[in-house]
Amino acid sequence: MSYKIEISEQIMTYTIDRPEIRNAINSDVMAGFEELIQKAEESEIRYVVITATGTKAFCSGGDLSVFHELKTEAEAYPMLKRMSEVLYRIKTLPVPVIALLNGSAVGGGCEIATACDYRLVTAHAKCGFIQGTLAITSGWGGGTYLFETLPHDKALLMLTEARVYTSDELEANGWATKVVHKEEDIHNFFASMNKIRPEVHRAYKSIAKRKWQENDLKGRVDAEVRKCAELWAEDAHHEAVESFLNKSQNT
Ligand SMILES: CC[C@H](C(=O)O)C(=O)SCCNC(=O)CCNC(=O)[C@H](O)C(C)(C)COP(=O)(O)OP(=O)(O)OC[C@H]1O[C@@H](n2cnc3c(N)ncnc32)[C@H](O)[C@@H]1OP(=O)(O)O
Repeated sequence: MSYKIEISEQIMTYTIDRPEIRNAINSDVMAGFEELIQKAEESEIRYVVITATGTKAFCSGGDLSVFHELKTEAEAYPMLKRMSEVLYRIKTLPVPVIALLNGSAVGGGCEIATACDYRLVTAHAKCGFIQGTLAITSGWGGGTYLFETLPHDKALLMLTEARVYTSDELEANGWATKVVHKEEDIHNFFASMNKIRPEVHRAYKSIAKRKWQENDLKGRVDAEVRKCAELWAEDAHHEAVESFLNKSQNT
């Protein structure tokens, strides 16, 4: 199995479990997210946490060894659409969703983290929307969510620089809710959250959901997915992916 779903102390935790491939997302991990959402929507829980195995990577985005086989816009769109719906449902869960970044997040990994309400980033982690280096945009809704999360200039810079940021930079630009240096920092974050009744947390999430419904968040995500699928079909994208895969094979 490429993932784990566990519940402890009313916290439902989803762990991406593909450390050997830097926790890249494939269809099995997507199915795990769909299972998580179903369970979270049916359970009396306080929070959802999304994390991953190991310390090197939270998530390295789409599994290029699989998705490189998607060549045309029509072939790419269903995969992008499926994961965009996963992230939208994560975004709109009725409870706070915390991304616990155990390591680096790049590409779609940053999209997953940005779909969460909070991002606890370990000090050694480096994160970046590197999709631009593959000649595509974000394609799972993460660019749309970033514009919801950061001031316009900070969001646009993070997307168009297409580089990894250090945890200090992520704290400075506001993407990291908190940089965590030790387990106690994580414990303290939840201890602070636990001071407030779950009903209050849920009520504030419903206020956010109403804003997103009124400003057509879903429609904006769908437009992002369409644009990414269009760029996906270009030679520049396929050449960039092949370059990564060839580099990997030659090392
Ligand atoms: C809409 C979202 C969009 C999509 O495609 O769906 C994206 O997510 S675009 C972005 C896709 N992801 C990437 O381009 C990242 C590629 N990976 C890296 O840049 C690095 O692996 C990094 C920075 C995540 C970690 O670097 P590190 O030096 O720690 O590890 P290695 O590069 O040596 O990787 C170890 C091992 O894992 C394989 N690997 C890593 N990431 C992926 C991936 N995303 N897909 C497939 N395989 C991946 C890498 O090839 C190495 O394999 P090995 O056989 O051991 O050489």
